Amino acid sequence: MTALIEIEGLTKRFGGFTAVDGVSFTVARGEVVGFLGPNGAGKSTTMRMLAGFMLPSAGTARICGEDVVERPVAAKRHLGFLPEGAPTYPEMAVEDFLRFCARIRGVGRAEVARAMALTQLEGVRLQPIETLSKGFKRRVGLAQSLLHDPPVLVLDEPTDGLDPNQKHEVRALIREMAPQKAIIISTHILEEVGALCTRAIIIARGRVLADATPAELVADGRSMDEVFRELTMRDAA
Ligand SMILES: Nc1ncnc2c1ncn2[C@@H]1O[C@H](COP(=O)(O)OP(=O)(O)OP(=O)(O)O)[C@@H](O)[C@H]1O
Repeated sequence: MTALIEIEGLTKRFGGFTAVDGVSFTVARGEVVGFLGPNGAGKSTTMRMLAGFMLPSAGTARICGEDVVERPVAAKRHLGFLPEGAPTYPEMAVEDFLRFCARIRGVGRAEVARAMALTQLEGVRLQPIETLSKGFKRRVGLAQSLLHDPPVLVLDEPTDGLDPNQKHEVRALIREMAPQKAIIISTHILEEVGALCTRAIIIARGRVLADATPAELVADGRSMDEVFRELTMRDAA
């Protein structure tokens, strides 16, 4: 199986503080990797480096074989990234914003319509982003990440702020896309891992503490919640 995401020794230091400390893993097509960890564990920082939004202090990351630092444009062509928070340009209407992103991506109106349909945004397409609820804003970000139908998706808390129905829809969408793509999602919702992910990576203090299938993590009869607490609290002690 060829890995579409390859991370080796990825490290980020902010002054004397090491936020991400030698993280290594690969993700193949068909995998949905849940990236878990307590607040401040280094999930967003890892994802931002992988997406080429932040330079690593050490280590490498490749998307479809393209190094994100040495060949950023080529790497980004294969990547859809949903950052934390709401999309930029809050005063733009949903469809205008997506058309603007589509032009940058070199794709057309058909792709905008497809992304809006996938994320069920047609009903709010003329509404300024700043007037949308948190869940809808999240879906605009998700639509933006899907415009060019990339083989790699890096989604930072894709279901954050969504109501239970919307969470269900977004999980179904991720599941549907999964066979064709390599996907990483960060989440604080541990049930999401069992429901959606083929693998879970647990990190704390910037280090990988576990990398296994959800079934392997709970093989001894403990719940995902117990496994998470045991690993991350032992690390904090
Ligand atoms: N630009 C920055 N400058 C200094 N410190 C930073 C910067 N960005 C992140 N950090 C620190 O790095 C650590 C990891 O942050 P990060 O946002 O990656 O964690 P996270 O696992 O995504 O947390 P959360 O679950 O709260 O989103 C935190 O201690 C954070 O304060």
